[in-house]
Amino acid sequence: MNLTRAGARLQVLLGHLGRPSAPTIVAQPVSGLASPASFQPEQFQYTLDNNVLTLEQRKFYEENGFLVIKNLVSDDDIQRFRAEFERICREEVKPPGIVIMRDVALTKQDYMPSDRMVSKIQDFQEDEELFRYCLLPEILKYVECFTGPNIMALHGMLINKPPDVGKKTSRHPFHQDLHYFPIRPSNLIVCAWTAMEHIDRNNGCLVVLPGTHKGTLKPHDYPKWEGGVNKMYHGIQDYDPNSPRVHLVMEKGDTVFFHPLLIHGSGRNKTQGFRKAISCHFGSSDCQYIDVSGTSQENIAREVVEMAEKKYGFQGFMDFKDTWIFRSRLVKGERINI
Ligand SMILES: CC(C)CC(=O)SCCNC(=O)CCNC(=O)[C@H](O)C(C)(C)COP(=O)(O)OP(=O)(O)OC[C@H]1O[C@@H](n2cnc3c(N)ncnc32)[C@H](O)[C@@H]1OP(=O)(O)O
Ligand SMILES: Nc1ncnc2c1ncn2[C@@H]1O[C@H](COP(=O)(O)OP(=O)(O)OP(=O)(O)O)[C@@H](O)[C@H]1O
Ligand SMILES: O=C(O)CCC(=O)C(=O)O
Ligand SMILES: [Fe+2]
Ligand SMILES: [Mg+2]
Repeated sequence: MNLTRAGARLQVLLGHLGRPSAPTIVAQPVSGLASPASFQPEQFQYTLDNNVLTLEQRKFYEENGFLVIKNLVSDDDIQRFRAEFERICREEVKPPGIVIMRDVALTKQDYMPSDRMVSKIQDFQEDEELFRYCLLPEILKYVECFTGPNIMALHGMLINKPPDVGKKTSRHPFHQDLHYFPIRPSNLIVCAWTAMEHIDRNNGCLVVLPGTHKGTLKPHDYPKWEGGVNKMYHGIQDYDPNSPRVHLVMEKGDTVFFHPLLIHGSGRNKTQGFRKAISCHFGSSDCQYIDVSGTSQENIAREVVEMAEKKYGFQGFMDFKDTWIFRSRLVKGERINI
């Protein structure tokens, strides 16, 4: 049975009150004689009751903080996202609000409108063609397992990881996406990230530290990398270098859903191709904005507000929260708080 709206609300409310959500009793596979241990009620913290995830998938996400669904997005859709990305890079269309980023190693080169100059586009919520990604029923079906039925698309990105020019600037340092979001509770936020081609360690796959979603939000800052670091690519300073890493090798259309506290990054692109992925962060509209003053998120809040003031040309009227209000769009259910 699908999670009812009231059920999701209750779960959110209980979350706000700082209580664990109601225990969910799940039938355990029983082999041979049932021992009392087989009937222990199971507590799920990071997933909601739904009939989409198998028990095995649900337990995997609970334990690891991510879940890969193979072959979820069609070749046809990926081709359309690619074509639209190229149109945007060639400046044939200029969707309002879009941010076009270059790799920091290439910023001093003369700009030519070409997809070979672009490392990432962000904030494509006003581009109806790319925003289709955030509306795909096959994506939302899984998103709902984490957010419940009232779903906001918080932030879209198409990442075009460039060939590394030798300075390792194509890497994305280990980070937790929650650092960028003044939104809670974190368990009602999830990222969907879809490989637009075969991605492995050669072209810079996602690298995750399984289970780190169970920890807290860590302080982030620019890594001290000699070759330079891209704007806003904050990283965790004190992650455990011995913590086991999983390199996510993915095929075109495969999609990983991951928790915003999961520590992840991506390695350098050692190929000559531009490695492409499309992603969106989703959150329940039952979430709340938080004030990040006095927290480790103050540094990113300041940077984002400065950037937004520059982009929209007015100063002193916006806070971190407002920059997210601008960008988020309802994709399913009702808009409640955020
Ligand atoms: C969970 C999720 C939210 C996680 C993330 O998204 S992490 C990454 C987030 N990153 C961002 O949001 C970055 C947003 N980017 C931007 O706003 C822009 O691309 C900018 C970096 C400001 C550059 O834009 P724009 O001003 O149009 O470009 P310009 O070519 O005129 O450059 C202005 C000055 O910025 C420098 N710049 C451009 N691109 C980068 C870069 N990638 N890294 C570091 N510095 C950069 C550029 O060299 C120039 O500097 P000056 O020549 O003025 O000293
Ligand atoms: N000093 C660092 N601080 C933070 N993150 C780092 C640092 N060095 C590497 N990383 C991150 O580690 C992850 C992958 O590193 P890893 O060495 O496992 O693979 P790779 O760099 O993709 O491939 P290879 O090691 O084969 O060159 C990336 O997410 C990268 O951004
Ligand atoms: O390299 C990637 O595609 C991952 C990017 C990422 O984690 C992010 O932008 O938050
Ligand atoms: Fe990330
Ligand atoms: Mg490496």
